[in-house]
Amino acid sequence: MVKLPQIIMLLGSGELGKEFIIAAQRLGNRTIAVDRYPDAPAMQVADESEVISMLDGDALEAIVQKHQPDIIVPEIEAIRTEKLAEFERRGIKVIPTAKATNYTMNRDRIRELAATQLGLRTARYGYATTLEETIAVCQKIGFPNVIKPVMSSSGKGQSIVTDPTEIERAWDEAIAGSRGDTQKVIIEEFINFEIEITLLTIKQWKGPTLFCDPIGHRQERGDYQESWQPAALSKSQIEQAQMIATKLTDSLGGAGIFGVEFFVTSDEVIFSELSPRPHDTGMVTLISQNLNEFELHLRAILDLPIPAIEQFGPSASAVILAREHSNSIIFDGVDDALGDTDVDLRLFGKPDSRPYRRMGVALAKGDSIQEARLKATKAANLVKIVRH
Ligand SMILES: Nc1ncnc2c1ncn2[C@@H]1O[C@H](COP(=O)(O)OP(=O)(O)OP(=O)(O)O)[C@@H](O)[C@H]1O
Ligand SMILES: NCC(=O)N[C@@H]1O[C@H](COP(=O)([O-])[O-])[C@@H](O)[C@H]1O
Ligand SMILES: [Mg+2]
Repeated sequence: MVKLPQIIMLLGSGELGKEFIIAAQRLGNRTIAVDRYPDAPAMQVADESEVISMLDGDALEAIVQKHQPDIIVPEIEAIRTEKLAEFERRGIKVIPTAKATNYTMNRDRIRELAATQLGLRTARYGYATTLEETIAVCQKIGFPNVIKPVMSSSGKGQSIVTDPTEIERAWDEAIAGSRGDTQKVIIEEFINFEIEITLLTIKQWKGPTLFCDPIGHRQERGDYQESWQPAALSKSQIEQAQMIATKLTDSLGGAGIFGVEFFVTSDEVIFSELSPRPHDTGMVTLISQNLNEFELHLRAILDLPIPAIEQFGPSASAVILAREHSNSIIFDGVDDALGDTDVDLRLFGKPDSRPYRRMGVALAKGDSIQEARLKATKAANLVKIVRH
């Protein structure tokens, strides 16, 4: 028997956390939203909030002592994951598992699990901790390649390197964009994919692993710009992706939704990386499914049934990005954007902006993927972030 309410502590309180808290609140749970800055999106809808550095083990200990959560739900990667392992040993549920948060915080750990332990196809890769090593690995991998810090997300510190003259700049950017003090980069073969997708994979405590229809997406600067569902994949490509996602999520264990990212070429489905939590490109499910990725995450975590995942047809999302630094955010054009049928918006309520910070997302349904993408992009472009 599942007993509600549960006390749920969310570590990371951005746009993804906000929708998760809304789902948790709707089923009557008690929620605590945590992030490094006050008034973060999820804090605006949670019962309580805490502002701490989630990389600080003592600060995590203090808020866990104070709130005594039943469940800890990580929403970002940058968390002191050793501390999560300790909480797990003490009987608090860490979603999906402390191991999964540790593996995915470090690109090298999840890559070793996928490529070495499970033998899955990934881009060819190597690691380096100095500029000299980076040059040597680039020679081995060839050009173009992609250089990324092992610890970063949303494309931070990532560059495509087309020839040897660009290596030094890419190394400098990777080190500058690296989270924490690790000076380690991964150099990956550039995959010239036809499409890249996220396969939302729902791992349940008891029931079978479930999948959403694949989500196609387009990225710029390593960050998502638009996504759509269903992505046009063959039956065999979907089966390959599902098989790979099952192997990975079985190995990480626990319960919850995972965003498993793939590059799809004409003859291969290549694993890229995964998030053990809702995925930014999965925001399209806010309009495209009967249960969105946040509700699915919650149901899986709470061991509630997921009788059916219904997909409503061609749907898309497009991001609304800030252009400049500001701490007084005013959106203009919302009325124009919402004038179309089957168009919706989420404006996240982030208290300040910086160039390229994601401030909102437009959602749309259409008769075709092309129409849904056009509608979402049009709505996103109609929303302007203006000066006070
Ligand atoms: N080896 C590669 N070949 C081709 N494109 C790549 C490669 N690696 C990364 N990219 C491009 O850069 C994007 C971001 O890369 P990746 O997902 O590894 O970064 P990230 O920082 O973890 O992003 P996020 O946290 O938003 O998922 C990919 O979605 C893809 O478009
Ligand atoms: N690709 C990961 C991702 O999309 N994460 C989402 O962005 C927020 C951080 O946004 P911010 O940098 O604008 O604070 C995170 O809290 C999460 O919701
Ligand atoms: Mg990614």
